[in-house]
Amino acid sequence: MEKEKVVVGMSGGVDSSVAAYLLKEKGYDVIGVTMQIWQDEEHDLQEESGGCCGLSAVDDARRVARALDIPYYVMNFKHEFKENVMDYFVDEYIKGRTPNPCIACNRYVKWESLLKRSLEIGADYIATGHYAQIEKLPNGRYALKKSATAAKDQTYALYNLTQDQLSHTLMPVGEYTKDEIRKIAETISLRVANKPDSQEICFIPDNDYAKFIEENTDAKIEEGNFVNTKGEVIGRHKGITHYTVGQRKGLNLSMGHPVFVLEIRPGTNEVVIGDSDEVFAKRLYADHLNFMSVDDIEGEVRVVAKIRYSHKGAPCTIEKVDADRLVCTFDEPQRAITPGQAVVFYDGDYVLGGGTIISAFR
Ligand SMILES: Nc1ncnc2c1ncn2[C@@H]1O[C@H](COP(=O)(O)OP(=O)(O)OP(=O)(O)O)[C@@H](O)[C@H]1O
Repeated sequence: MEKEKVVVGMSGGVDSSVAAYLLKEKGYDVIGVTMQIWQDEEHDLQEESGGCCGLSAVDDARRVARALDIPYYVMNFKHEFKENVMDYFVDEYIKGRTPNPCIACNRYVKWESLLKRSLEIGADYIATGHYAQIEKLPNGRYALKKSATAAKDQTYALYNLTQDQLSHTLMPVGEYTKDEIRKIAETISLRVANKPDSQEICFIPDNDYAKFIEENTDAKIEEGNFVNTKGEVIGRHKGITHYTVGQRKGLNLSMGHPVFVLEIRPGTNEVVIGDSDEVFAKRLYADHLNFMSVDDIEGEVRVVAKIRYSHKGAPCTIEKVDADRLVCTFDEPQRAITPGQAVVFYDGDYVLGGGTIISAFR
């Protein structure tokens, strides 16, 4: 019988290297691919930041592929990445929202583009080193299940994958803890065993978002007013792209007590400031919905929602308000619900679905 063929996305890191090894052990015909997704020609910042597709990534991934004796290719996805991730990132900030570029990269680059090309070259699946598990449920749907280890679970960043994408995906690392993965890497003498995890946003040097946005837009980013919830002007801001909901640092306002960004209003170029208790909200609206463990919801449904990658999740009730919009009401107010970020709903360990936060209300 012919072996099933799988393309493993190799970033040169521990997780995807071990993923390739585990799949080979399981008897798959494994092909390693590194996607080149962005490159600063002058500085090779990917190299400096340890980003996921710099020269070191390619060198490391190629070395691992050689050690595992699997074919290895580098594929260029710079165009797809610029259009779907970098441009989206800049546009969202200009609109006063805080995007999550990793989610867009997963859905549109790592999956849509890589999967398409992999199927074209005869693969049955693509695989990554993400800490998440995929299960086919009794209702016939594919759903992501949290990884075996609470310490590292990446389901939040993957909630937007489609049924078709999930049905062609393997995530062999999800059933192990990070320590177990490092141990496997050591036993098979992978030189990447002690490489740190990738951090922050890979295409932004020194985490200077505002500078990156300014350099990548024709829109004029202008100073404007900080206002309080009564609409009174309390200071000047540097341009809305410098701020995100819940931010305290860098406001340069001396109010005698800590103050936070409550809201960003691109229409009037205002940033609304308030006290710590005002940054909590109980309800949010979300659109661009993607359901996973169910094909849709009817009436009120009890779930646990995560409003950002680092949020531990909070119990709430969700209900559709129209075809592509729902309202989510938390049992307890949540801090800094931020438009543009994803909200992901969990039914136990399974991702029920998620969407993009449009607005929050106290
Ligand atoms: N440039 C790339 N080319 C191919 N696949 C990639 C690339 N970047 C990331 N991936 C895939 O996406 C997965 C998750 O990426 P992330 O940046 O979160 O990596 P990580 O947790 O540091 O994992 P790793 O140890 O494999 O680098 C990786 O395990 C890998 O399979």
